[in-house]
Amino acid sequence: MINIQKALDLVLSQKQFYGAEEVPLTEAVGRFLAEDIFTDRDAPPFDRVMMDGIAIQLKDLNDPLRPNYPIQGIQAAGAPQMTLKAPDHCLEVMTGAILPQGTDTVIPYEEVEIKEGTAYVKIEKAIKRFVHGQGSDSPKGTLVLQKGKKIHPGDIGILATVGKSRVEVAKVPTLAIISTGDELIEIDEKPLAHQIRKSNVYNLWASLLQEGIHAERHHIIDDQKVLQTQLKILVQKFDVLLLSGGVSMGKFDYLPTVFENLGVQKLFHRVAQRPGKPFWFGYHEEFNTKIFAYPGNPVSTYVNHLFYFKQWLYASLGNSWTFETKELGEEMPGCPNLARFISVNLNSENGRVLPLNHNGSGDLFSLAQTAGFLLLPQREGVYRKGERFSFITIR
Ligand SMILES: Nc1nc2c(c(=O)[nH]1)N[C@H]1C(S)=C(S)[C@@H](COP(=O)(O)OP(=O)(O)OC[C@H]3O[C@@H](n4cnc5c(N)ncnc54)[C@H](O)[C@@H]3O)O[C@H]1N2
Ligand code: MOO
Ligand SMILES: [Mg+2]
Repeated sequence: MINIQKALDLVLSQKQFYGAEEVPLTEAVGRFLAEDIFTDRDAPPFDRVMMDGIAIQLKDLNDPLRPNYPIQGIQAAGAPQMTLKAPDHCLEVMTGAILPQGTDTVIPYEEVEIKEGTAYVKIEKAIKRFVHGQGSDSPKGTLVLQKGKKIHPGDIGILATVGKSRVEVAKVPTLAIISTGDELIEIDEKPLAHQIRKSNVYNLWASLLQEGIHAERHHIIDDQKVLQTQLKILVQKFDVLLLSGGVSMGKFDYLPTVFENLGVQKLFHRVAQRPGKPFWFGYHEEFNTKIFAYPGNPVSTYVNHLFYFKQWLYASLGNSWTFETKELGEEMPGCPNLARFISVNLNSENGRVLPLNHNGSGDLFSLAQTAGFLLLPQREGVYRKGERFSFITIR
């Protein structure tokens, strides 16, 4: 049995670039950039008025203001730049307008009173210029979004402002999620006493959807022949297969044998970790298919998916999935044989985490109570109170 680091290294050794494609900006959120994005103009592109008010010429901010300024006209946002003709006059200006030629300072409406075409100033000195200088955010040609970045809603605004109506993003692999097990029925069926509704496939499907991947769902019964026939087709058809169940020691846990018969290269089976120990991982060389076969218990499936698959996916798409760390809220005895993913709750007062009481990896409902999993490495000594460990959030 290998340890968790070795298992992760083997999974990451199979990272794969699936090429790039262009998508409309409106479909780019959640995808991974496959190009660097630069500003195509200065940002802001002109000296931008920051307050509604009047624009005047005031060479030195310390100089006293005039008591009043006759109004020459109005500079609206979206109108070409005007020019102040006389230096002791002013132009009314609107937020977002280009600053008129010959002016350098804006006095907000709150500080003036306008009567019969003249602005009477209520203050003696200007507060500040209230001008957002051309190029002061980023000059033209600045790298603003880097290749590999996962596109967030804020990035969509950036892409829009630099004129990217179409964006190069990394192609995602084609993916099938396959549940195995004769006890599993569809969610809209009425379970008999010995049956349960399948949940893992939906859990995984939803997790992939959050990464912009629309996976197909399949189910195969616990029959070696049927498994072999159907998996043979799926191995050829998809880039990645995610399976749950059928990888432990049971009489009907056929997957390891079936994979072997199908010529799938095993990289490991069983990792020194709890939960999720019987995890099986490999690839089919000819069809270039990666196979993640998760142990069937719901928490085991999910933990392995979040830890291994997600890191593999992000690496494949030119990014890297990193974990935040959290402080453990109480001392715990060490575990010399296994690394552990413990379900934890967050103490909102001190930001530390405490183990959640639950009934092990089959306790699906514990996922509703937990904030995430804390990764406690294999170790002889204790895990100290206040010590930091990787934390996998599920919120
Ligand atoms: N003798 C041993 N028995 C078991 C071992 C072991 O080392 N020696 N490992 C245990 C561990 S740990 C786990 S985890 C499970 C893994 O089992 P399998 O991957 O073979 O999965 P199944 O036997 O098919 O099912 C286990 C459990 O999970 C439920 N399940 C499966 N798929 C789904 C699904 N899509 N949705 C919801 N629930 C699912 C299934 O009904 C079973 O209850 O083996 C232990 N045994
Ligand atoms: O490792 Mo199993 O995944 O403990 O339930
Ligand atoms: Mg089993």
